[in-house]
Amino acid sequence: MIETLGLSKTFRNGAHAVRGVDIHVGQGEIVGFLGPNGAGKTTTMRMLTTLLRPTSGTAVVAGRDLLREPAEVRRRIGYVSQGGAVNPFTPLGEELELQAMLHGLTRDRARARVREVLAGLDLAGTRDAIGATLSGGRRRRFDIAFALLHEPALLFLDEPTTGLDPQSRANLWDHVRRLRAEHDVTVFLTTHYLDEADALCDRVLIIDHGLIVAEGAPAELKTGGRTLDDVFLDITGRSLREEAGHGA
Ligand SMILES: Nc1ncnc2c1ncn2[C@@H]1O[C@H](COP(=O)(O)OP(=O)(O)OP(=O)(O)O)[C@@H](O)[C@H]1O
Repeated sequence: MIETLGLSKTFRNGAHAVRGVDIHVGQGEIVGFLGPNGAGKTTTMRMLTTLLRPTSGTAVVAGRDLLREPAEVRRRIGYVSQGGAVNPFTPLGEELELQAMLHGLTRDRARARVREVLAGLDLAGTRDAIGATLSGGRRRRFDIAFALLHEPALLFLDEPTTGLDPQSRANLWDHVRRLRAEHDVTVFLTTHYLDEADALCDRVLIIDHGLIVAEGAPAELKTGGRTLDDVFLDITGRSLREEAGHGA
């Protein structure tokens, strides 16, 4: 689902945000992308979602060449940014239908697709809700609903549970697992929470200073009775949680 070779990004100010990363994500995997602030996670994700042009390297995303066929890549992926897609004051069902029509669906088909997506995320009956009145967890699920309208094979989630309470986080993990189990959606997510990576991800990639410094299943990385926190500290010399500044 994702194959990159030497993907890198140097910004105009000379910042080497990503220094040549090789990423392999297989179909149906849930892969966590971890790293301290400024490590290069968002830059990598923006490149993989066609929002930022790499300086060098190659990538095939959802079966299409990232540089030569970006529109085809976009058709096959969903992206939930940190800020989310939910407008606080517009009825969300209406907004979702409009978005579905932008993806080329007729009004009837759009309505049916929105019903289907909302039901799949346990949001049935909330068509008239507005963002401002939603709890953090529901709001996040609406963000995901926007990204699923066009039935993407690959979903990118940028810090999906930041700011959620423990119960809402666990609920969101269940939904991500369900997407994979029921729709074979591949998921690539960034997180600052090592417990999230541990509980949800088949594999994690750890990036530091623009380079992948470790990867593997959480259980493979946690050798010798170490937690993922210990592993992270050993590799980078820093604590992910302290860097993130929002606890875990
Ligand atoms: N538009 C830009 N112009 C110049 N430098 C940038 C730009 N965007 C990011 N950078 C730099 O690139 C590096 C990687 O940033 P990036 O946002 O990808 O990190 P991150 O791992 O997502 O961090 P965070 O966890 O804080 O979101 C940082 O040093 C950052 O300052």
